[in-house]
Amino acid sequence: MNKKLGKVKVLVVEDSKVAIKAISGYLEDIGVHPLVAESGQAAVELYRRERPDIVLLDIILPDVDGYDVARQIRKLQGKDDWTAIIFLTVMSKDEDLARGIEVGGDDYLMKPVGRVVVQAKVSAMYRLVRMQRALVKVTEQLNEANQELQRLSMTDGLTGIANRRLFDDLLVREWRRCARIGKPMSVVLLDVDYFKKYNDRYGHQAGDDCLKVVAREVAAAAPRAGDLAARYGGEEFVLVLGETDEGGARWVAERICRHVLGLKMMHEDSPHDYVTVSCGVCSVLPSDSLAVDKLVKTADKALYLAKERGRNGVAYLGYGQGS
Ligand SMILES: Nc1nc2c(ncn2[C@@H]2O[C@H](COP(=O)(O)OP(=O)(O)OP(=O)(O)O)[C@@H](O)[C@H]2O)c(=O)[nH]1
Repeated sequence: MNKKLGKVKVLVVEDSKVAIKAISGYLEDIGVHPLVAESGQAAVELYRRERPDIVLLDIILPDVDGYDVARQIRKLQGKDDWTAIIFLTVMSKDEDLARGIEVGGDDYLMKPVGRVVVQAKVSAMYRLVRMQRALVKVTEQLNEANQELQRLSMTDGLTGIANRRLFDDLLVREWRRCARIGKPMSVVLLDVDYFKKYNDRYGHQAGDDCLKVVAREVAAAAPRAGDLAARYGGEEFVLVLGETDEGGARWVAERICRHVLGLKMMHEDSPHDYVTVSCGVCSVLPSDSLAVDKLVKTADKALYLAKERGRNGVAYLGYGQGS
């Protein structure tokens, strides 16, 4: 007796007591104790309760026909409990067999069925069931791994917020969305002040920790659906603010400056005594005749201006200004 087959759940759907007895006997010889249903309705009920691995399904039943039962089973079946359906049939026309496969059958056996054929078919089908289920599991694991990879490919490794790639992606999408709905959008570029000196005095590890703290503040400033906070590179961060005009963007940027200063992270080589950030802001009403790149370039110029004005502050330039 095949040990593995002892665990197989087989449902025999058949209204002839003689056939049930014969098929059950063949199955028991290989260690399988079948479930038995004598009508289509009973078969569907048993399927729902027991989730068998294999169904041996007579086509002609006293209530509904086997095709209908197969259809109902396929509807009930979840993605990870695939069941093999083998039709038992006296019909031998090609169209009947094709119809069985079409409604969800996997194979058929001609009645009257013999011992060797039933046993061999059940063994082979169980192998298929196991392979199919293993495939579903592997596919799920692959999907999860892919999602994780996708997430990692869009996340900055140090700070855990969005990276430049995701920013590039979402910036364009937000530009198009705001253009469509006729609303302004803004970009805020932020840079940690005197960060080279911070690294030099406190070490690179402390510099990394400082960037993580600043990243949290930047992320907290972008809670709305059309907002994105990302690490732009090095000690620079960027905010995309959808449906936000100059006033709103300035407000967000000034609040970040206040919050970062309020954290009171010592920076003895800064005239402000603590870690601070500078922000460049640009807002625009997006349209086909304007370019999204120019919005970011202008915010960068505004950032330069904020640095020139003494840092720890916000500078604004209108789209295309400062060139
Ligand atoms: N610790 C750490 N330092 C970084 C990282 N990325 C960039 N830096 C450092 O950030 C510093 C940026 O220096 P600068 O571009 O001269 O700017 P700054 O010293 O902040 O001066 P201002 O921007 O003009 O206020 C460099 O020393 C980089 O090495 C990082 O991931 N971790």
